[in-house]
Amino acid sequence: MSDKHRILVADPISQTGIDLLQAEPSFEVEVKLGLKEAEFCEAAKGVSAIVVRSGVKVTAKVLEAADKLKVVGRAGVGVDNIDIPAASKRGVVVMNTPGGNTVSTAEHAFALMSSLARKIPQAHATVIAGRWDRKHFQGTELNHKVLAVLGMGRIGAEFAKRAKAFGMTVIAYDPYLSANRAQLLGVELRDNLDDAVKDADFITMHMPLTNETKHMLNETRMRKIKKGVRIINCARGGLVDDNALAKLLEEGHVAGAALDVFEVEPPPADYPVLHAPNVVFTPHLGASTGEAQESVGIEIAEQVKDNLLHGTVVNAVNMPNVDPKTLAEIGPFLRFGEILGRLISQIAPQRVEKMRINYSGKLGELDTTLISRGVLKGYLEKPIGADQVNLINAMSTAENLGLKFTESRLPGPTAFNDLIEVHVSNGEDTAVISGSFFGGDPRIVKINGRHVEARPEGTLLLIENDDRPGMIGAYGTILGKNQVNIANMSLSRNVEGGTALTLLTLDSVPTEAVIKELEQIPGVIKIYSMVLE
Ligand SMILES: NC(=O)c1ccc[n+]([C@@H]2O[C@H](COP(=O)([O-])OP(=O)(O)OC[C@H]3O[C@@H](n4cnc5c(N)ncnc54)[C@H](O)[C@@H]3O)[C@@H](O)[C@H]2O)c1
Ligand SMILES: O=C(O)[C@H](O)COP(=O)(O)O
Repeated sequence: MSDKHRILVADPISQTGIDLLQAEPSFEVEVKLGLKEAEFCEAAKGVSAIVVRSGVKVTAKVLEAADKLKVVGRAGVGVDNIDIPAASKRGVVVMNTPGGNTVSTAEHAFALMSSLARKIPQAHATVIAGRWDRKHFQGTELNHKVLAVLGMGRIGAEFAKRAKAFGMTVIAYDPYLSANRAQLLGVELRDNLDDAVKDADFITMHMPLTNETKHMLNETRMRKIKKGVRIINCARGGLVDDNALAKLLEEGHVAGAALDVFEVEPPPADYPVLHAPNVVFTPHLGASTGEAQESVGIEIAEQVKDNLLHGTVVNAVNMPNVDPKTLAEIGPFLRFGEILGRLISQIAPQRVEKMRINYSGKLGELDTTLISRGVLKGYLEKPIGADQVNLINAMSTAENLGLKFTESRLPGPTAFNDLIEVHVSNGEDTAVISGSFFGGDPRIVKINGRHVEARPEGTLLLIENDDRPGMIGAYGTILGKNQVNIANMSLSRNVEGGTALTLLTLDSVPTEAVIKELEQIPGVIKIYSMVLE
C-alpha cells in the first residue's frame, strides 16, 4: 500500500494546476472526468483530495465512499455542486478560489448584455445562412440606460464598473453591501428589491443560489418591472424562475434574456426558455477563459497541496481560514485547547448541555474561533471517538448532541497573561478547568475553582479527598507498590480540615485495580484518572 496522498481531479482544470500537484513527490494524481455517481464513489475510495469545477456533483454518497478524504478543492467560486453539510459532518474541508475568475465572468456577463442589446447571435445566424437582413435586428444602446445589479460582490462590482464606462446608471441591490462601498463604486444602493428593479432596462444577477435567493426573480416580481426589461443571469440557474421567464418573454413583457446558467444543466430539449424569443444562451462559460482557468487551477492546486502537507486552510467554506502565520501564532493554544477539552470530558458531569469558554489576557485579542473548535474536538473525542471528530465537524457534532456552545472574552487584567477557562454544565452540576502559559509552556492552573499547577501531559490523577494528614503518603505507598511513578504533584485545599484536591502526574497509566485500591483509602472522596495523549 502506498503511503502517498492520492488526489482525484474529477473536472477539467488547467494543466499547470495538475502539473503543480504532480510535481509533489508525495502525491499521486489521477484525472478522471465525466464520472457518474457510482463511478465517482468507486474512484473516491482512498483519495485524500478531490478537485472539481461545477461539472460533477460531490454528493453525500461520494463523500461517504471517500474514506480517506481530507479536502475538496473547487477550482472556481460556486460550491453548490458539493454537499457542504455532508462534507462538514465527515470532517472534510471544502475550499474554493474566489476572485480567480471574477474578471472573466464579469466580461462574459457584459458580453451577454451587449449581445442581447444588439441581437448579435440572431443576426450572426442569418448572415451565415446567406441572408442579409438589416431590418429585423435593430437593437438598443446601453448608454443612458438603467441597470440593476443584484448582488454587488466581486463580479457584480466589476460588471458595474464596465457599465458605468458605457454610460449606464447603475442601481445596486445587495443587503450585505455597505453604503461606503456603494459610494466608492458610484452606484445607487436600494434597500428594497422591487424598488431596485422596477425602472430597470437591464438586470444582471451576481449572487449565490441559496434558499433566500432562489427564484428571486419570480413571475410576480418580473411583472412589476417596467415592460421591456432585459435580464442577464451569469451567476446560478434558479435565481430566475426560468419557466416564468419563458412565459414573460413570449408575452413580450420581458424584452430579452441572456443566460449562461440554468436551473437544470444541461437544460433538456423541452426546457421552455430555450424556445422563447429574444434569448441568448451560453453553456455555463463565465469562467471559461485561459486566464481564469490558469488562475483558479493554480490556486486550487496550491491550496490543496498546502492543506495536505501543512494543514493550511485558505478559502475554506466550512471552517475558518488558517494561514501558516496564524497557524504558527495560535498553534500552541489550539493544541492546548484540545487537551483542555479532553481533560474536562473526563471530569464532566453526565449529559452536559452547555459549554462556555472564557478567554482572557492576550488570548482575548486573538481570533479564537479555531481554539474553541479545538476544545470542542478534544471534549467530543470521548463520546464520539477520536477518529470521528475534527476541527471541521466539531461544531456540528456538538450541535447534534444538543450541546450549546458559547465563548466570551473577559475584560481587564488577569493574574495570567493568557487564560483559557472551559466550563461545562448539565444545568445542575458543573466542571471548570483553566489553562495558561508559563513562559510559553502550557499549564493547568485551576480545576473546579481550585488552584493547581501541572503540565498537561501523560496521565493525571485527580483526587478529591478530606484534608487530613497521611493522604499523600497513602497514595505514594499504593502507587509505588504497583510500580507507578509520580512525576509531579500539586495540592490545593479550600480550608484547613476541609476538602483538598491532589493532582498527580504519573509516568504510567494506573490499572483499574490500582484506582480501586486508592479509592479504598479512608478520606478519598472521588478519583479521576485522565489520560491526555
Ligand atoms: N457563470 C459562471 O461561470 C460563474 C463564474 C464565477 C462565478 N459565478 C457565480 O457568480 C456568483 C457571484 O460570484 P462572486 O464571485 O461575485 O461572489 P461574491 O461572494 O463576491 O458576491 C456575491 C454577492 O451576493 C450578495 N448577496 C448574497 N445574498 C444576497 C441576496 N439575498 N440579495 C442580494 N445580494 C446578495 C453578497 O452580499 C455578495 O456581495 C456566484 O454564485 C458564483 O458561483 C458564475
Ligand atoms: O462558480 C463558478 O466559479 C462558476 O460557475 C464557474 O464554474 P466552472 O468552473 O464549472 O466553469
